[in-house]
Amino acid sequence: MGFNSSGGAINWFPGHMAAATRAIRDRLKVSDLVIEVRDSRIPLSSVNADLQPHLSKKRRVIALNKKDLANPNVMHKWTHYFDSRNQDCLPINAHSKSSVKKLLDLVEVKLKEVISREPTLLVMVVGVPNVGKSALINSIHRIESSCFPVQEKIKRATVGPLPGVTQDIAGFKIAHHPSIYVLDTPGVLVPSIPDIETGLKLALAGSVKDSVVGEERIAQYLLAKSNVPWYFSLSEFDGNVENENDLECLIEQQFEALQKALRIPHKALEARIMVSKKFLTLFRTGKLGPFILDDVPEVNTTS
Ligand SMILES: Nc1nc2c(ncn2[C@@H]2O[C@H](COP(=O)(O)OP(=O)(O)OP(=O)(O)O)[C@@H](O)[C@H]2O)c(=O)[nH]1
Repeated sequence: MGFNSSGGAINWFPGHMAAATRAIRDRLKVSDLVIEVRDSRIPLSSVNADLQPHLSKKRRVIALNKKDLANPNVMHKWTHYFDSRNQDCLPINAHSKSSVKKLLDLVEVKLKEVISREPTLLVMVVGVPNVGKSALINSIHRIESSCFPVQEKIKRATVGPLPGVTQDIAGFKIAHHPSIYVLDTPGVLVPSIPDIETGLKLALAGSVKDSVVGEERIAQYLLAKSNVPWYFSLSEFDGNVENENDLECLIEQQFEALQKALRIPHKALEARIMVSKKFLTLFRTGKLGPFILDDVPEVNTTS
């Protein structure tokens, strides 16, 4: 990418995440299976690298959530990539019953050997903030409670559009005989995000709080990352998009075009922030089309 991604390291690791990371590591030891939820738009950038050594030792299913926002033509390359690494992975939409059912079928297959001998099973759902863990748990709960009515009062996981909604580990009983508990966990990032671009992707997908990075910086990244600008035709631009200064100039022109398209008055105080916020909302709700921001690593077919 020719975009100058300077502007300082991006890190968001509040106290509750440090405590939650320790608690997640402890509970992982006693869990029978882990559903690692990632964002389909950033299948690698939404990995918590510090948890990987613990997750790779467990029965694990990788749920690539928000597939409705990801480019389906690229998605199949990602499933091929995970297959090639012998990792069970399924693109899902946590709000879709049929999609979550497929995930549950896969979980059942993976639990087959323990399901008949253990009276109680523990499934943990982990992932970085805002990937849809709570939404997934609520869908699992709805599906399972219709098959195995649970007597206790149903409690719901709290779902919200901002990251960091879940701050405590909470258990939800989803089945009897054997008793299956699903644990919702707070979204946790690593204390130090390895590089700026990963931080910007996490921010764009909503896993890092906007205020940590600044909406304008995230919007600039989105404009730079998209090869085909939406509002400003490349044919009207006589610079070289590979050149950092030219690209910044193009981004500037696109901001102005966006401001016009979004009908934000030129003189409005903080017009840039308003343009950025609206632009990010359009992206995050899929109105700019489906995206996958991570590149699929080369699959080495000879090894
Ligand atoms: N488009 C789309 N949105 C989803 C999907 N799953 C969850 N969401 C939305 O993503 C946002 C975050 O969902 P949550 O379930 O609160 O995410 P979380 O991982 O529990 O978040 P933390 O509490 O920050 O860890 C909410 O606005 C959900 O409605 C999905 O498959 N597709």
